[in-house]
Amino acid sequence: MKIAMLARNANLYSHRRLVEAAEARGHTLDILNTTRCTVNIASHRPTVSYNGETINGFDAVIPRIGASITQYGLAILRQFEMSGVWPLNESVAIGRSRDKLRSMQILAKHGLGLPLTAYANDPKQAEELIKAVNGPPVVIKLLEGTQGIGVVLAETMSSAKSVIEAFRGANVNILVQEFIKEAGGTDIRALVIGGKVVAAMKRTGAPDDFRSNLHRGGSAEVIKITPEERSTAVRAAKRMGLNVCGVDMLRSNHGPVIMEVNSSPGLEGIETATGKDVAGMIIKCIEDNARSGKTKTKGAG
Ligand SMILES: Nc1ncnc2c1ncn2[C@@H]1O[C@H](COP(=O)(O)OP(=O)(O)OP(=O)(O)O)[C@@H](O)[C@H]1O
Ligand SMILES: [Mg+2]
Ligand SMILES: [Mg+2]
Repeated sequence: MKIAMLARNANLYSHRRLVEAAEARGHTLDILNTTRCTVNIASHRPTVSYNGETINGFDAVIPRIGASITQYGLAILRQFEMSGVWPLNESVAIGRSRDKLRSMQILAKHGLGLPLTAYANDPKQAEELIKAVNGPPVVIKLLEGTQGIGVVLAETMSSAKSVIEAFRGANVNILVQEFIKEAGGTDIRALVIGGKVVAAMKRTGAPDDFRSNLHRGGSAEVIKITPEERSTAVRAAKRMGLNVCGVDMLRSNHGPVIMEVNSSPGLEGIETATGKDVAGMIIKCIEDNARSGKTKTKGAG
């Protein structure tokens, strides 16, 4: 097969591994710098150009769109879908997953466990928000944050109120969440490919941090997840419409609660912790599913 990957940095571990895995299985994988792709909307046949030349002949596209260029990257991916190229994850599904509030609304609608979460636009309602999630303490997070940046633990009413007011003053959208203390600074990342959990790891934050993100100095190890955690991850992936994703959960007193679903999960942490060939499994998922013209929405929605 001829596979394209929308990515900006060819040297990232995840991207290098996907190229390696594709080639090992007899395919070609071309990395296209997302920001150098352009769409040609005027033509009858929707096309994508790269460095000024129309590209075609790809059987599948792997979107690895950075959070800072979500809108542009999704426009390019939609154009691939419209031209009949099978996307590993669809643009519509990625769009949902990039908005934490929207994701949580979808997951809640289907009865999946979530931390108590509140959202409001008006900082005057700060106290109400904090009480709505049985705090303080509360966790306050940016709606479109990533790598743990913009996730704050506020332990008292006054600190929670000032953090909420500061974020709102800076005109950014935030969620206020129940603090799952019993998780003890540890979260679980379950990697779902094609409706199955293929690998899982436990991430523990640096000793002085409640956030377990590897980018914030956390460490990862392999973990055996419970059947309830497994089915939670699989159902979340299904409801979000993602073929490949990382489902992040906390172990709460009332069972697994989902923090978020990542549509471009990093491979380094999970492959190192579990010793599994996750990149190879992603390429296999493409082999099993990619069919020309079978792009589900074909750009709709
Ligand atoms: N409600 C909560 N209770 C306890 N700990 C939490 C809560 N929410 C987040 N955390 C901790 O903070 C970390 C970062 O939170 P979250 O994953 O929501 O942010 P992010 O910036 O989107 O990170 P990512 O890079 O994984 O996308 C989590 O991995 C978890 O360890
Ligand atoms: Mg995130
Ligand atoms: Mg996270």
